[in-house]
Amino acid sequence: VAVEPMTNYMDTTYYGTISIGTPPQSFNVIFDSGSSNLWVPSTSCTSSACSNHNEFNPSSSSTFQSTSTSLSIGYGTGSMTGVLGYDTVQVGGLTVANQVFGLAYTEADFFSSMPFDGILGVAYPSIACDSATPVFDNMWSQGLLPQDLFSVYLSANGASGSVVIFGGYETQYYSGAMNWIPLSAEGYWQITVDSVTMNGNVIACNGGCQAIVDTGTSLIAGSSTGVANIQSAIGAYQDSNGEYVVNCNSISSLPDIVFNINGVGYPVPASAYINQNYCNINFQQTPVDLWILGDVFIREYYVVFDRSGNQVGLASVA
Ligand SMILES: CCOC(=O)N[C@@H](CC(C)C)C(=O)N[C@@H](CC(C)C)C(=O)N[C@@H](CC1CCCCC1)[C@@H](O)[C@@H](O)CC(C)C
Repeated sequence: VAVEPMTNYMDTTYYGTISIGTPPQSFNVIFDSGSSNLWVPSTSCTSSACSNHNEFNPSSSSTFQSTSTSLSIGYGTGSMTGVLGYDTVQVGGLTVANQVFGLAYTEADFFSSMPFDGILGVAYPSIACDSATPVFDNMWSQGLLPQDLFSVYLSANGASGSVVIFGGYETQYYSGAMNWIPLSAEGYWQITVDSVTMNGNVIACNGGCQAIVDTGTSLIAGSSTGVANIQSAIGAYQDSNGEYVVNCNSISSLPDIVFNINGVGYPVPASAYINQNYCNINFQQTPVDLWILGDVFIREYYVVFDRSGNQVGLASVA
């Protein structure tokens, strides 16, 4: 297996180092299970978000191959445009040959303040812009992995130790059973949530809802009605600048919010769904018709993203 260590940046984003080209040029990238393209800033980029980040220089890579295919990607937060190229990519000690990736020519200003350079999407090829083959697909097709799956452990409270493990999952990261959940769609890592409950009462996702497991999203994002119900169920109120907050000393008495998935309850404690610094809530409204189980959820569970079984594995972190 290939272990890619990640830096935990303020519990809001996790990124690791990869390299592209010959000789290798290094970049910090997010391993985003909510998208499927790899891109990094390029030396041709005109945006300020590029000039304060590492930039790929194609002319200094002897293995680079250019294309005239333009690329444009929009995220919930941020966007980029550029062009596709091919080169050798090194991830977690693996060498992926002939990997297509985006060279960013413009980036949303949003990226200027981010600690990472680019994004490495690990969702399905079906949602890749320009149908560009994702890195993980090339890892598998080039025979670099023992199993057609990867796993993610995200540390809490800024601690080190976060990893993506390509080709396997390891017992050291979880305790109890690894529960398998079949995907409801293969694009995002999309699953069906049966309900969201608190004290056994359904407070959101009544009758079931669709959700994605998204390492590239900081919080848990839900439908507007669902989030509103959660806010009132936990007694959250809007503070002077519109943030939904709770009384800080209520955190210890607030009950778990439970995501019921495929017959198993996955509790998220108040210590996770409330931001301990400002006592604001770690839920936000989703911009798509999907719930998004982001890092707030993933920190509680070791996640296996299984392409061979088109399923997600969830187990309590050790
Ligand atoms: C307090 C709110 O925190 C954030 O908004 N954090 C950002 C990421 C942080 C690194 C700045 C976020 O969750 N972004 C989501 C926002 C969205 C849930 C409303 C997103 O676009 N995530 C990207 C990956 C992000 C893109 C910006 C750069 C970091 C990776 C991707 O997973 C989504 O496009 C998936 C889609 C179904 C929504």
